[in-house]
Amino acid sequence: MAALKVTMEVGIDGVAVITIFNPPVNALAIPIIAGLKEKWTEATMRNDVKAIVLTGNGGRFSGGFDINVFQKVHATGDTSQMPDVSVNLVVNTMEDGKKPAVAAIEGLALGGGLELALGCHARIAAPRAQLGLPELSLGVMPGFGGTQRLPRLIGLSKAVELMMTSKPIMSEEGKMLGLIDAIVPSAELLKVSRQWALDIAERRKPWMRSLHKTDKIGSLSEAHEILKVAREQVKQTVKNMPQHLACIEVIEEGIIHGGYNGVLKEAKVFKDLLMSDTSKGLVHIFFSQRATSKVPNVTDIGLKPRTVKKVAVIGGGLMGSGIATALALSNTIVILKEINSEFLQKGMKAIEANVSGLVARKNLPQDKADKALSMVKGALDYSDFKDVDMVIEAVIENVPLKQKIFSEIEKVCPPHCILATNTSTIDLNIIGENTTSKDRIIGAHFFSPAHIMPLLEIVRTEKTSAQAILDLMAVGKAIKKVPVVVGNCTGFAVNRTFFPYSQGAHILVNLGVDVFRIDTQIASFGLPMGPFQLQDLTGYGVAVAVGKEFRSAFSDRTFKSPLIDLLIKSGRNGKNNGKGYYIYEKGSKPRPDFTVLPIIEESRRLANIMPGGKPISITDQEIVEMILFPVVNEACRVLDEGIVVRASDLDVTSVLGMSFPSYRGGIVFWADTVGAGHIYRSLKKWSELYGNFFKPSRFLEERATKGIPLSAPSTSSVSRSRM
Ligand SMILES: C[C@H](O)CC(=O)SCCNC(=O)CCNC(=O)[C@H](O)C(C)(C)COP(=O)(O)OP(=O)(O)OC[C@H]1O[C@@H](n2cnc3c(N)ncnc32)[C@H](O)[C@@H]1OP(=O)(O)O
Repeated sequence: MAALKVTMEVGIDGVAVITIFNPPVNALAIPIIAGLKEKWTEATMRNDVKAIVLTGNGGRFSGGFDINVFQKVHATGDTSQMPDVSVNLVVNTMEDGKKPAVAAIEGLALGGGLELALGCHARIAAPRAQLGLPELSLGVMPGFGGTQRLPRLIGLSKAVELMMTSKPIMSEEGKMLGLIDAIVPSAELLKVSRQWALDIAERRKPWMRSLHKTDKIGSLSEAHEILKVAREQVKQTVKNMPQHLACIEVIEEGIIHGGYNGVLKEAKVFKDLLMSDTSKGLVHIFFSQRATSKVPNVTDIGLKPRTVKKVAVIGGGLMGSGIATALALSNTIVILKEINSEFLQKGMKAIEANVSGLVARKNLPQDKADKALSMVKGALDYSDFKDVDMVIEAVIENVPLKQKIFSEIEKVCPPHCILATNTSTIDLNIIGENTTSKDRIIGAHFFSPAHIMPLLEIVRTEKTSAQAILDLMAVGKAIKKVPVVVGNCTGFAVNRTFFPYSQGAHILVNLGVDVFRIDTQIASFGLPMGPFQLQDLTGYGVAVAVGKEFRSAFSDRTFKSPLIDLLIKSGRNGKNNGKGYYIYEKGSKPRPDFTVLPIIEESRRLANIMPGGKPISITDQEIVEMILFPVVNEACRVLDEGIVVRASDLDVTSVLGMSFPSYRGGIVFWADTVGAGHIYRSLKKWSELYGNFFKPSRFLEERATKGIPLSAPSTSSVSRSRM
């Protein structure tokens, strides 16, 4: 806390340099805002100050308003904790103040940080500084005047794009757009900014107030057209979230009634958005994601991650080639091993296709793509394994095959080498049964497509060493994944929690509910697609293999739907062969294939679970609940068994691994908003009607009866922890 301060130094040149100190990102905490106001007022009044430079300590200008305050507002419901920054500080004190001010930006200026810079009269940046207004990703919108000043500086169209996507740009692009006045090397940043501020004071450079600018906005009719297109895009791409349309409306207010009125409306709408469930969910996910990097007895015992330079990936199929791509993109030397040259060639081609896909979508420059491909070498034996730092096995889910591979690699790899498996379900103790290196065995569970999906589920056994876990966490971060450390069990944290998802959907279908209605309801809840479309996408083979694992591990609560076998028998295999629940045609959205209905009828006949042989009658909300409450129930068991460090880890994994809507805060956070009591009572009722699959877990029952949130830490899970 001692480090949190705002300082002011006045040089003999008459420039006051005001510096924000709040490591690590100079977040604008309440005392920082108060400090800025105080120092600015002092600089304005002092006769020896001609101009002001605003900067951030430690190479970062500012990461924006302190998001911890949002959490306090969410917890208390009291929005008066939000200070009046946009009018009191940015308009009255800074922009309309008597002394010109220049922002000297290094590292990053995001959210409220960039908005302070927009309130200055010029902006000088170091190379490759990140500039952005990511507030929509927290369920709010820019609240220190950004909705008004950014369009006036860079034009409406680009400003809307930056706000709607929450994506930052580099200072070089900012310079081209007119957001940045000059780019200078870091070492010269303060010197140039001081001189620039003096030049404004002495009228050698324009004293520009961005809120008063109009030249970049264009005519009213052009502005209306741009905002109309933006609204249409939002309606098509953004589901169930209010902040995008609200932000466009606030921008429009400023276009029609002037920037100052826009600022006033922004302040009001900002507070409304801050109180929305969307903001609560997204802010929760922001902090939960950061919490995953703190793992007790791993990250807090003074260990340092070792360098992992060379990694061998065994298996060049969909997962192996994706993992190899992710590693190569981050400059790791990769050995891709296959059993014959045909498979190896396929794997290498898949890596090439992954990389060129990124280039085609403009996510990767060609020179980086070439560099990545040069990092990968194919192999048909273990001769290149003698100096690898890590092996990631990614072959099919076959226990004897995996066991054989692990006993082989234990012999050929150096003693420090980490032995990882990408299995999505199989218990690690079974895979490593025939080895003596149990401390080096770890799960590196990637999600498909592995070079794109952000989650890395790291699975530890009781024997895995803290060093191996830390090393894999560091590799995960280096390849831009979010690593979450979990305990060992069938399906681990993510697939285990979500196995009831497709099971619940199959029970509903066999109870007589329409497949397409189920998919529609789940998609309108906020998942990217429903369970049947997802099954089409992953292929029915996966459903069969995974179903077998879960049935043997959790026989008391699994349902074997006859439907998948019937579909396979009738020659369907989902999107793979173009025949599934949906019809897939290039260039158009999947369309329901009604010829699947007789097969579903046959499944219902065989399953014979409809009460009285008649389809059940059910509301749309009950469809969502009968699919998601069993998922919550399994999450409760995962919590009870201590498979995750904290409940919010399941929120992060559900969002990043299963695409559960982030604005609902993740599976456990969402369950707490629904209430453990309602979930428990519903499951109890359905278990009496439809069987054990719905039976509430001990943990859920206890929480519901005692009125304790599911996310509250549990004393019993500490004692049972597998972490
Ligand atoms: C009114 C205004 O318009 C409203 C706003 O300004 S809302 C805030 C807008 N700003 C943002 O959304 C930026 C959020 N932050 C980030 O994206 C990233 O943290 C970053 C790009 C700044 C830095 O990333 P990186 O270097 O990977 O560090 P990261 O681990 O994320 O953050 C470091 C620490 O700073 C904290 N932090 C980052 N930004 C913060 C913020 N704006 N407020 C409070 N804490 C913040 C993180 O919680 C983390 O804390 P921890 O070490 O205790 O877990």
